[in-house]
Amino acid sequence: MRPLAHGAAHHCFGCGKANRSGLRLNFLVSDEGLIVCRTKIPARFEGPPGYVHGGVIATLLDEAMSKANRACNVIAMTRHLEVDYRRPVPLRSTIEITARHLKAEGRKHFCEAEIRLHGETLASGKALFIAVTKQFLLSRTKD
Ligand SMILES: CCCCCCCCCCCCCC(=O)SCCNC(=O)CCNC(=O)[C@H](O)C(C)(C)COP(=O)(O)OP(=O)(O)OC[C@H]1O[C@@H](n2cnc3c(N)ncnc32)[C@H](O)[C@@H]1OP(=O)(O)O
Repeated sequence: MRPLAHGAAHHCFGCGKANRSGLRLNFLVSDEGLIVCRTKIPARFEGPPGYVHGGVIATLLDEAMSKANRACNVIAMTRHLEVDYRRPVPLRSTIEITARHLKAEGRKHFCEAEIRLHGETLASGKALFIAVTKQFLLSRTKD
């Protein structure tokens, strides 16, 4: 596994190092394109007492899948996201998020992701991403 160089914005809520309120996730990638992130989710992202908020769980899955696209050199935005909340995800425990790119059909990219704790799958997701141009992605940025 090696660190994934993904070029995402520094203020990204999921992975931006400059976003002090965000999740600041770090991702690894295998030679086969499997994305892995091991992280502890801080208490400020609480939903049910002691557990991660469901919207944050969706973010973790979405973020990991978007990195699976980046590992394929694809710049894409989420068009459709499905989440299976199988078990609550505890705060402050080292969870493992994995994701992979499954297939492409033209601009459509299909990915899947899971969140595990001690080998048990707590949540899983699937998403459709649509490839966009760099110009489209950056059209609202200011320098
Ligand atoms: C600068 C370089 C550095 C790189 C940094 C990288 C960072 C990357 C950032 C990562 C951010 C992280 C991730 C985030 O958080 S991204 C943030 C959350 N996502 C968004 O905000 C995206 C909002 N949506 C849009 O802007 C548009 O919809 C986009 C641009 C994505 C596509 O609009 P466009 O008008 O082009 O396309 P379309 O909407 O007609 O749809 C396209 C196709 O999809 C088909 N379809 C739809 N639904 C389904 C379905 N359920 N099952 C199967 N198919 C479905 C549909 O029929 C159509 O098919 P076809 O008719 O064409 O065959």
